[in-house]
Amino acid sequence: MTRTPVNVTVTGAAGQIGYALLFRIASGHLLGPDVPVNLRLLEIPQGVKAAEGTAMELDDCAFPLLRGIEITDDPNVAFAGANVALLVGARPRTKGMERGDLLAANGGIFKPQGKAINDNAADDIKVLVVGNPANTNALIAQAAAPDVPAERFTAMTRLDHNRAISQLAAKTGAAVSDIKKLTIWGNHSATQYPDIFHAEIAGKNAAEVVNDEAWLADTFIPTVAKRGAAIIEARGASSAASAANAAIDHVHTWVNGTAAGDWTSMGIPSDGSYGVPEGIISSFPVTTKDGTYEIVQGLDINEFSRARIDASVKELTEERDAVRELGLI
Ligand SMILES: NC(=O)C1=CN([C@@H]2O[C@H](COP(=O)(O)OP(=O)(O)OC[C@H]3O[C@@H](n4cnc5c(N)ncnc54)[C@H](O)[C@@H]3O)[C@@H](O)[C@H]2O)C=CC1
Ligand SMILES: O=C([O-])CC(=O)C(=O)O
Repeated sequence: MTRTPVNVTVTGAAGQIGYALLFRIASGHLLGPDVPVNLRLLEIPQGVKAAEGTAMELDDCAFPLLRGIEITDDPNVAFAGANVALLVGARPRTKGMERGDLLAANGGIFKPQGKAINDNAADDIKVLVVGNPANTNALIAQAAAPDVPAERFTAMTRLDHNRAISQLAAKTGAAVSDIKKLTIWGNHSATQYPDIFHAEIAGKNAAEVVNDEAWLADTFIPTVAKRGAAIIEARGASSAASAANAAIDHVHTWVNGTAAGDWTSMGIPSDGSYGVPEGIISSFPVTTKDGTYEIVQGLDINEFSRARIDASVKELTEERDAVRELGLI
């Protein structure tokens, strides 16, 4: 095992998702079973002690791939030489908080972190934003990092993608592994659009297998889109292990590639494909190879899908306009 360790920075390391995520990164699930890692954990000063506790537990696992752990409250230290950055820490919406307040509070986190990535990260940095509102937080960080290629900033819709596959498998009795080419379009929010019109179940068109537009419109789409709220209602806390799992999946797929005959969903800066305004960070169907991704082109978008993609994209453009007005991008 002579490979140079990959530097992985995790923000919000002492939070719920951080606790579910760090052990899987250290055991090789993020990058592969033969890739050593250095962990850099960024927390706010009040979170540093808890992050130190998690680091003690990481030590106690004696993971062969874990070469070092550094804990800091300084973004410039946390992102120094970072190859992969998972931006999990964010300001949650609290009672009475307006959307503008939420965007402003998160701008105060993601703008300086974007600048610290710009100034300190490795040339091959790949960024995944998990902290909500993930798409627009990714846009804020990307705008603050003009020296980093814009496409390296991505937002997580893989949890939505995985949720949609699971719901479709339950409806049709298919195995999860038989479901391919599902797409999440738009924002990681209640407006997201999980699209099965191009999906396949054991090689057959998923929409034809389901053959039930009422189920699609009234059950499947709202169940996937509101799953985060349903988990909060049931668990009394937001999705953590499943969110961490999706973050692992997102980066693993980005680095290691999609399988032939399949694609995944990632929030990425739009290049204008499918009528999504250039620059906003929206979820698309993508294939990945050798650490890069490409939007799947040439899909026929029916009326049912078009209206739903447009609605989610409209929300994203409104978020972009709001953060522009706040001077965050
Ligand atoms: N994109 C997605 O699919 C999902 C996103 N999320 C989002 O992920 C985020 C984190 O969730 P949890 O871990 O459950 O929250 P949490 O509240 O348990 O942990 C957040 C951690 O971030 C830290 N933090 C806050 N500001 C920071 C900063 N400026 N720098 C470094 N650390 C900072 C806090 O001290 C805390 O330890 C939330 O915004 C949540 O809404 C959650 C589930 C799914
Ligand atoms: O709203 C939240 O914090 C949780 C979330 O994003 C999800 O579970 O999809």
